[in-house]
Amino acid sequence: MTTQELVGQIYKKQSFLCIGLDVDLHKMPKHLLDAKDPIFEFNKAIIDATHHLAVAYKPNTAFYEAYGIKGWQSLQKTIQYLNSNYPDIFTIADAKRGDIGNTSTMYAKAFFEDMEFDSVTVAPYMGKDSVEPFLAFKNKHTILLALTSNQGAFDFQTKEVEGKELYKQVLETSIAYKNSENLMYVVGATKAEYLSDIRKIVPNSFLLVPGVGAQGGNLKEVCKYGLNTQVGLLINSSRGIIYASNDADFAKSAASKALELQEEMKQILEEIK
Ligand SMILES: O=C(O)c1cc(=O)[nH]c(=O)n1[C@@H]1O[C@H](COP(=O)(O)O)[C@@H](O)[C@H]1O
Repeated sequence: MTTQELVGQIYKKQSFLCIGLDVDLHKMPKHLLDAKDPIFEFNKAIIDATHHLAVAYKPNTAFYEAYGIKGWQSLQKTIQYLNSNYPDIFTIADAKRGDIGNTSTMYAKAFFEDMEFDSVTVAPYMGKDSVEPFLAFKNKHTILLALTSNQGAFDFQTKEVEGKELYKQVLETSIAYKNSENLMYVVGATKAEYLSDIRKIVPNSFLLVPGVGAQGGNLKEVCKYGLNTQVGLLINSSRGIIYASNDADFAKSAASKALELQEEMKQILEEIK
């Protein structure tokens, strides 16, 4: 999917919500555990109930890898289901990859070609030759970790290197990479106060913002500093939506939570019109 198509979907649905499919067998409704593929059945129900309220879905691969080959099969079925039934949805493989060049190319093939995701999250630590292989794929997006939502972000990302915080170095350096138009960045919702500085460096880039909901990030705060002329934000919530309840009506409860966020987003989009 191109960035323009994503922006079109955001205006059409009046939503820049991304729903995180971080599926945990211990948290899903018990009746689904009897299904042949409980993870896929859970995802399918959530997607069917929420697709009109969200523009993106983000399965975090850890939640699938943890179940071995069966988990990978559930992930594959989920992306195939999304691509066949809801082709206008932007898909994110949250895998946080990145390695020497030839290895990164294989990671990129896995998520862009084999699984046909629109994007993948990538760690910038190994630098240019570890990121550029992902950027070489046309109409695919590489979402680079810039300033993450967790406490550990202060260990390295906000530390100054040659007089400038590391996350700013990541932004400034990566915009000079080949095919950098295919870059987006992760900025945690819990770090909203950094967004005006971030927007000075990457005014036009899309930002994936996780941390709203279970981690306590605030949507309005993020929008105040993070919106750009093309909206430029994908706000992710995982646990706050998909585990809204664990009874038979779990998908309906998830849709109510998603609707709350979408209504807030709609209002914000109207305000900036
Ligand atoms: O790359 C991510 O998506 C990510 C980056 C970050 O800084 N913080 C963060 O929470 N995430 C992911 O976003 C999701 C957040 O989930 P909830 O806290 O349940 O909404 C998880 O899949 C995290 O791995």
